Amino acid sequence: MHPQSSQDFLAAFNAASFEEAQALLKPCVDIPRWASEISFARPFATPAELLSFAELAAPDWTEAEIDGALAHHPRIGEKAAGSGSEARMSRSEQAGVSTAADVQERLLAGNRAYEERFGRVFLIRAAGRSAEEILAALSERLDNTAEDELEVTASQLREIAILRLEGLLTP
Ligand SMILES: NC(=O)NC1=NC(=O)NC1=O
Repeated sequence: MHPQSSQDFLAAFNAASFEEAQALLKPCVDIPRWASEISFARPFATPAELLSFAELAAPDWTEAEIDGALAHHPRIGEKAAGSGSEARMSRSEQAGVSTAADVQERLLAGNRAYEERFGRVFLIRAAGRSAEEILAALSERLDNTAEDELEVTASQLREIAILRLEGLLTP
C-alpha cells in the first residue's frame, strides 16, 4: 500500500485494521502505546486532526518505551542502512549533517561521550539542523542531569515522530 497523497494515507489509515493502523505508525516511533491510542481514536476527518491527536497521545513516555524506540534510531552521523521507511526517513532527516571527516570525528566523539554519560544514544531532531547546531546541542545537553536529559530525549523523539507522520501525510 503506497498512498500517493495525504488524503490517500488518511483514508488508508482510517480504513485499515487495528493491527495495520499500528503498523503504519511504527516507522514514526516504535512505541506501541502511542500507536494503539491513535489507532483506537480513528477515524480522523483531516490530517490536521490526526496530527494534533498524535502530538498528545500516550503522554509521558517511560524510560523503557524511549529506550525501546531508540533502538531504531541510528546515531547522528551514521547513515541508516536498509531500504525500510524508517531508514529512508532517517537518511533524509540527517541529510543536512556534513560528512566531512573532521565533523564526523567530532560527532563520533560527542556521541561516545554522551553514551558513556547517559547510557543511551544521543537523540535530536536532525531535520533542518546542521552538524554545528547538533554538536552545540550535544555539548550543552552533556551538562544535563539524567532526569532532565530523559525529558529532552522524549521531546525530541516525539518531535521526530510527528515530523515523520507529517511526512506520511504529505509525501
Ligand atoms: N540519533 C539521532 O538523533 N537520530 C536521528 N535523529 C533524527 O532526526 N533522525 C534520526 O535518525
